[in-house]
Formats: sequence, C-alpha cells, structure tokens
Amino acid sequence: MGNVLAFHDLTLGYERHPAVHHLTGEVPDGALLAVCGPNGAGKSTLLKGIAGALTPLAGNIDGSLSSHETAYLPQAAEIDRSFPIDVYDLVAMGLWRRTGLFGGVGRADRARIEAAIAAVGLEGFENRIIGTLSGGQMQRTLFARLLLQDARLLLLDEPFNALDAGTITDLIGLVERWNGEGRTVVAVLHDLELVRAHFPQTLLLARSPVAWGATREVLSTANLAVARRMCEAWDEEAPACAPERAA
Ligand SMILES: Nc1ncnc2c1ncn2[C@@H]1O[C@H](COP(=O)(O)OP(=O)(O)OP(=O)(O)O)[C@@H](O)[C@H]1O
Repeated sequence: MGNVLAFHDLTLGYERHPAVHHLTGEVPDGALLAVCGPNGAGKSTLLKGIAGALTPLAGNIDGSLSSHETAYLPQAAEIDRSFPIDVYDLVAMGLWRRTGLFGGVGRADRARIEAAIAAVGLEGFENRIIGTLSGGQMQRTLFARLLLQDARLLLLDEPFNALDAGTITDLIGLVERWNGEGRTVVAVLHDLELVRAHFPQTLLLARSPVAWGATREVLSTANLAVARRMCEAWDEEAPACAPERAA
C-alpha cells in the first residue's frame, strides 16, 4: 500500500508567518486520519495546503493524486450561503468534474443526484434555497455533493461542528462508508471522544507536530498538555524559520 500524501519538513503560513511548522510524515492510501489540536494550531492551514490553496513557505507536500481526485470541505463559516442556489443544484455540482460546467445532466446523472440527496436524508428539500437551511441540513447537502464527487482523498474541516447527535451519527456513517470503499479521509476534529471512537490514526498539531500515530497513544493526557503549552507559547509574529519556542 502506497502513500497518498507525504510531508517533507513542511512549513505553511501567511505573509511569511508560519502557521504549520516542520511537519514530516506520510498518510497511507486508505487512512482514516484525524487532525486535532488547540484553536490556532494550524489544522485548517494544513488542510488548505493539502488542497493546494496555499503554497508551502518551506518544505513540500508530495501527493500521489490529482486535484480531480481530491475533495475539500471547508469549515461551515467559510461557505457563502447567500448564493441563490437550491439543494438539488448544489449537490449536482459534485458532478461538474465529470460533466463540465455546461455539460448536460442526463437521466443517469439525475438518478445519482437523487440517490445522493436520499442518502443524506434530504428528500423533499431539493428545491430549498440553501440560505434557508439549518446548519445540519446544509452540512447534509454538502455531504451529498461529496458523495457525487467520488474523490479518492477527502479533506474535511470540522465536518461535525455544531451538529446534533443524530446528524453526526448519519454523517460519520458516510465517512466510514467512504473509508470502507478504500478512500482516504483526513478530518479536522475537536471532539476527542468522537475521534477515539471512529478514527484509528491521529495527528496532534500545535503549529509543530506533537504526535502522530495510533489515536489512543497520540491523545494521551501528557500529549494534550504539551499541545496546549506549545500553542500558548507561540509567537504570532515569528519569521518563517525561527527556532522552536515550544516547551
Ligand atoms: N488567512 C489568514 N491570514 C493570516 N493568518 C491566518 C489566516 N488564516 C489563519 N491564520 C492564522 O494561522 C494560524 C493557524 O490558523 P488555523 O485556522 O490553521 O488554525 P486551526 O487549528 O484550524 O484553528 P481552529 O481550531 O480555531 O479552527 C492562526 O494564528 C491564524 O490566526
């Protein structure tokens, strides 16, 4: 089994200020990996780097997949819900890579769109404008679009944030289904109990990596305390390759 991603002394950041520092490691094909850490630890930045939305300040990311085989779900707060589009059309966008922007949607595609909407429990919501959906309904819509994207690598940024228990159970079921099909999932998560229950591998990040490996070992009390201290000690204005100031 090969690696989908390999990080080589990777530093990512904004305007030369590092947000993720000196990350080295591999994500094997078919992994179900959680990325955890305190607020501001660089988790979203790492996902943006993998998605190709940020160029490394130093080091690099080797990826074995094309951008067409990667799906990225940003944090809910980053998604513009004022765009006047309904549930059906937003889900149908998952097919764009195959049909092209102006490609027609045939009968088979319509059946796939309807099946994806049904799989996330949103039958009857097809014509609802997304601005009128609840947070949970919106997240179900975005998961239906992911279903159609048929990606080999899924990057999910806080996909279960502020959702009720029933919605989380349904959506985690989809994540496990994708992973069972051999797809690689990298998800930023804050709920450590959920990570312990469903994610075998974890990267604990505090700007620099604290630990990476089996979830039960990585999420130890000692490692979590180190991560907290490292984030508190971080200098926001540090230049790209300042020496580590962590504990
Ligand atoms: N667009 C940006 N421009 C400048 N700095 C940014 C930008 N986005 C994030 N940062 C900074 O990079 C650091 C890491 O942010 P990031 O969003 O990656 O952390 P996070 O671990 O995802 O945090 P949270 O758990 O709060 O979502 C923070 O100090 C943040 O202020």
